[in-house]
Amino acid sequence: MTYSGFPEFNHDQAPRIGVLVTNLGTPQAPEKRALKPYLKQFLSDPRVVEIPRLLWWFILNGIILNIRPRRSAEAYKTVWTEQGSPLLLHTRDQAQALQAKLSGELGEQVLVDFAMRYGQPAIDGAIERLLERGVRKLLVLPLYPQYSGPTGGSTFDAVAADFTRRRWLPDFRFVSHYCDHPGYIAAVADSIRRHWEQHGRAQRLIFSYHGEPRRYLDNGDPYHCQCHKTSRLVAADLGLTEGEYMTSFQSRFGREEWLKPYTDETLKSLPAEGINAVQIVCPGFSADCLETIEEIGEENREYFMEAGGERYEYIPCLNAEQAHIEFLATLVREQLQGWLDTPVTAPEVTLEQALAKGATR
Ligand SMILES: C=CC1=C(C)c2cc3[nH]c(cc4nc(cc5[nH]c(cc1n2)c(C)c5CCC(=O)O)C(CCC(=O)O)=C4C)c(C)c3C=C
Ligand SMILES: [Fe+2]
Ligand SMILES: [Fe+2]
Repeated sequence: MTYSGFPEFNHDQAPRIGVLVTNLGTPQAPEKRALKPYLKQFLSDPRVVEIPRLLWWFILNGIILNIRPRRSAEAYKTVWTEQGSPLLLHTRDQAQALQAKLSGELGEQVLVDFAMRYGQPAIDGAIERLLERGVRKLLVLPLYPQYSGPTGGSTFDAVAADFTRRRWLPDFRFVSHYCDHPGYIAAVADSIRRHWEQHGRAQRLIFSYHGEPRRYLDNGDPYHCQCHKTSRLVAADLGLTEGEYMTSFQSRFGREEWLKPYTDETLKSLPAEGINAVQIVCPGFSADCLETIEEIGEENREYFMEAGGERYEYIPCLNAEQAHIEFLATLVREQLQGWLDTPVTAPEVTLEQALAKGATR
């Protein structure tokens, strides 16, 4: 086994702190041929689909990868922009804005890069770039406000797998969640308030989160509780009472029971209960993507209107808006405590000086 390293390492290089922002990932193009490898990588992850491997291999390769890529490609086509996938573009913009904000506050010592858990740019490449630029302390910040095994757990696995092949590991920190961070709650609540200022209020505010199999919750995954916590705190910030908001779960996949209530079924049933004006917000997504733009913005709107709904408004994700970046910078500064306190300077002794003093390489 040969571990990878940087033999030409320069002792004069200033040690830096790296912040690796990540999100889920996206195909290279909204085409069937790009969806197949993307979905294969994503759905082969045992953190995402917890089914005995051999059985799942047959279902995935025999059925799902023959049907889903075409269907998903059609959905991706409706959200794709000239520059590419919305999730990728927002994540890039978030990382760039975060770098600008942190450089303004802390100078050159903090380097921000971004990566996707599945597809490109990949996590191993981003870690390589950061280490090459002198990062000796690494903070990984997956942009999932709530922790779940399929998202945060899987991101940790990818980082850890990358580390197993490296010679020199950095100090390492990992943000598992920020579902109840006052800065995050305030940023989401403010975005809803701004929407209300422009459009007025509806009868009900719906918090819709990506779902996962109910079994994961039963086996101890905190995701469901963390989603409810975010809803509760945002609702409290907005002064909403219990009947004025609700939490539901979207993006069901497969036949198994997922977290309930399901967003689509909820929207289909609300008009019959006399609720025909709703606003939907998705604080489990830090950036707009297929699941928000197409599924919430389009598909679920149709369900609601066809069921007799009259007013349906989707409140966008925080994306790279200023309040979000300010919150992320606060979160990073908090996470870097102890690391930032130490003045980050170049080592006092250069390799040449050390060798002159009799050290061996
Ligand atoms: C099959 C199981 C899946 C689990 C469990 C799951 C959890 C989960 N996902 C997100 C965030 C996103 N998911 C996105 C797309 C997406 N998710 C699944 C499946 C599961 N997700 C699939 C198959 C897809 C691909 C699209 C499709 O074919 O329907 C995205 C959007 C990506 C984009 O490019 O826009 C996000 C974001 C969370 C937070 C989560 C937590 C439990
Ligand atoms: Fe998903
Ligand atoms: Fe719960």
